[in-house]
Amino acid sequence: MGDPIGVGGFARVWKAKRKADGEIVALKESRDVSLGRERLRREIDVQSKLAHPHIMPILEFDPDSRWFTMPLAKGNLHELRNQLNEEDLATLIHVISDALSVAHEAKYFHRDITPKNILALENPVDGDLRWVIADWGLVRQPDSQVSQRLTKTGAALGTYGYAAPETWWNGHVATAPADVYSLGRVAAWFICNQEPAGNEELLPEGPQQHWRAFVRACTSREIARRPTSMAAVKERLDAVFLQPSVMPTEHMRVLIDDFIIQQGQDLSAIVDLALEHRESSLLYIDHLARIPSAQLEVWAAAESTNASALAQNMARHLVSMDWDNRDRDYANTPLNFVLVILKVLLSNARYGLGEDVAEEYFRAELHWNSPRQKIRTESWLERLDEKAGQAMAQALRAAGAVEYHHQSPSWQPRSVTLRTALVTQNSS
Ligand SMILES: Nc1ncnc2c1ncn2[C@@H]1O[C@H](COP(=O)(O)OP(=O)(O)OP(=O)(O)O)[C@@H](O)[C@H]1O
Repeated sequence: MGDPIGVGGFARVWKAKRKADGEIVALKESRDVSLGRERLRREIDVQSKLAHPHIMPILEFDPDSRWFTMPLAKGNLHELRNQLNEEDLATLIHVISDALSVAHEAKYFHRDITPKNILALENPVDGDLRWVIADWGLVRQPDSQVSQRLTKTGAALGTYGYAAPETWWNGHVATAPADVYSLGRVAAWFICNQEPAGNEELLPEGPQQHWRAFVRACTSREIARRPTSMAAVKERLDAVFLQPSVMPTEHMRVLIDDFIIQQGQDLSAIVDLALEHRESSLLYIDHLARIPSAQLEVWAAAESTNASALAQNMARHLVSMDWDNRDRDYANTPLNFVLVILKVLLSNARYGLGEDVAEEYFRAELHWNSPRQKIRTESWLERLDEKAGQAMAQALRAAGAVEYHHQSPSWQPRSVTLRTALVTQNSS
């Protein structure tokens, strides 16, 4: 029989000739362990159900799950790495994301995406490679179909360096974001030419810098910072190649236009770009400020620290930038961007962050002296409770904006501190 072409922890893979037509295929055979048999059963089951051009198909299988056959691959991504360039990587991520998206919709999560589990099938006519995801033995199945767990609850699954941190303690909780993480680590391994270790950050640098934001987002330790779906991974991938050729402001314009047209939910690419280009007034004032308030509110509630940083920066640009020929009324848009974030921070009791933002906001408001914005601010100040009112009174003082918001005694802010600070005692 010769040597196997591959040996894994649970199975051996052999080259075999199919009796019926002489076709050369790959035969995967479980090693003599019952867990190996169960994993093979799972692979046969899932890979037969998930028929997709980028998921390894099952050709024939043993009803007792001792073996199955599949098309013979030219090799895996690990072996073929040196023949590929970054465009090949992008194509691969694109198609693998499509395949994972179909699996995720059916509630199957692979949980072991690594360079060795992505195989290349070669088209015999033109030699083109078709990438497929193999080794679905660790897949998490829809709850109703789980027959037997392959590891104890509380045990980690996946491969060191590629498995998402949340799967380390209990692999059974891993869902779509774990596959996003592993795919990001595959990209990091490919671009940096280095094996990822544990959950140590591995980010592209120098000439490969344009991959950095993509890898950073996908491999974030915090699940909420990763792209929320495989479709969002593909959007981030498109941005990799947009970046080097366009100015950051132009890039931001495109991202914001797309976000508004598609009524998007995922702001992470936009936020990363804004955090990387804090110095660019145009990027903030002309583009970032256009994020619709409803989506901005949801994001600011989830990411208070970044929201506070963006809002402070927006307010500073409002004070320092040269307005050129812009309509003065347009200043209400970036002012309102800051106010929306400020409101969210206070309503989530983030008083410290809120105070930092408020100081910059009140300075910007004073600078612009816009009657419309003043009304908005005051009707909001009026409703604040005591704790938020105290924080805002501090910020108003620090910004030198107490006088600007002075009101007649008939104005009754709910917070006593604000009332004392803002209501002019001697007016009639
Ligand atoms: N269809 C195929 N054609 C060619 N080589 C293959 C094919 N399927 C698997 N291999 C190779 O065989 C090796 C072992 O296969 P596989 O990883 O599926 O086994 P496993 O025991 O399930 O592995 P693991 O321990 O990683 O879970 C891999 O390195 C892979 O590259």
